[in-house]
Amino acid sequence: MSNVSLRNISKSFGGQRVVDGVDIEVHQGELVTLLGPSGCGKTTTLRMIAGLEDADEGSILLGDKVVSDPARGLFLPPERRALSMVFQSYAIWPHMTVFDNVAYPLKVRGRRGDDLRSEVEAALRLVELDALAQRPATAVSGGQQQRVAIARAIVAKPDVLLLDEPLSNLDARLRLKMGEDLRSLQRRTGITALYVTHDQGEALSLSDRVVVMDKGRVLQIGTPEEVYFRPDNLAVSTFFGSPNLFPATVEDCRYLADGLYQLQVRSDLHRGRCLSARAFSTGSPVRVMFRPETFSLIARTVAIGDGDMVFTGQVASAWFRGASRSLVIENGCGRIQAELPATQPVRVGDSITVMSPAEAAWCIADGPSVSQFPCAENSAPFGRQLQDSAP
Ligand SMILES: Nc1ncnc2c1ncn2[C@@H]1O[C@H](COP(=O)(O)OP(=O)(O)OP(=O)(O)O)[C@@H](O)[C@H]1O
Repeated sequence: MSNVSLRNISKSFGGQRVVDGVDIEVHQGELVTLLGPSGCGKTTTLRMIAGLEDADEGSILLGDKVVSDPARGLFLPPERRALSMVFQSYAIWPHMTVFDNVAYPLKVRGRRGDDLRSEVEAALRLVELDALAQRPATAVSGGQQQRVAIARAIVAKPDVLLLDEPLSNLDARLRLKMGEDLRSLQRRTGITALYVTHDQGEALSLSDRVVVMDKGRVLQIGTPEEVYFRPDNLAVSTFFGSPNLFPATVEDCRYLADGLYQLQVRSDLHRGRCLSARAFSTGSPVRVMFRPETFSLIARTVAIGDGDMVFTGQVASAWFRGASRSLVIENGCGRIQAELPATQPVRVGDSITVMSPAEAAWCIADGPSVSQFPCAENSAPFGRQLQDSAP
């Protein structure tokens, strides 16, 4: 059973639709992230689930209980929904100790004495703050304040935890550590969580599933691997990093298995196989996506698999990134972006050959949202160049 169900939810502010027909099902024990650019409606969606904002249309269910359905005049206030929320600002009460902050939600429910104490201590142990229980809440670090906010959110054992950019006030290093801690706490407690962020890395590393949103709509819902390597459309593909998106034409399409199709495509850069989540008719214009990190440096004499993407050219730019080196490689007809291990000593001006396997190629319907590939008008078949020039 889903723990949170959003069915066709919409919301407008001053005539502007900021959430537009959103459908999301979050299952028991899942951590689902709402990811999208600033202003795309993530926080408004979370606030409607919390009951801090009323939806204009659609229904919201927590478990099998309808908590919002404007068509039926139904709206349950936040205190009658079994959930709690962690805000970006933490909203810690500065005049209270760490213990009293965490105890507060239980006190308003009438809990007192040993019962209250043992519940609060258990929550503080979970976030490893038991040693700081009697400190004033303002006398702990930013990361510890964030943990106070999480302990306070989980102490009353809500069915659902809502987190709105809970790590964004922390520095990069602490953010990584707190994200991992938060995820392991969520797994241990089995609590269902909805997490809002505009940070792609955070969404990909922490979530069971990611909801990619833009302009109030859901673009795709999938596992981190699906939204990254198998985007439904160009908008999702370009939301994560800078993929290579080669214009191509479909030559053949057949159903493979598990909702996947195998296509034979021809682009100016190569002729090869790629996978897709949908069928295309012969002659359809498509985009073939290769993520930069799927390329590896190869010797010119290496044997090439049928349909692999091979590119020989000169390194036009090389950016050292610590773990990797971001390259732009050009030849007379076009350019690709490749991300190689930094241990490979590639320099600007080097002539190199890189290869990405056919299995890494993903086919997306063509669309107007990305600029045209610079080599689109050139028909030189230099995907075969490697074999032609190999000794
Ligand atoms: N109470 C409000 N009154 C009017 N407009 C609002 C209100 N709350 C949000 N908006 C507008 O609704 C749109 C969506 O806002 P929302 O906060 O949901 O976006 P978001 O994706 O969470 O953005 P961010 O990542 O910047 O927090 C924005 O254009 C915002 O200005």
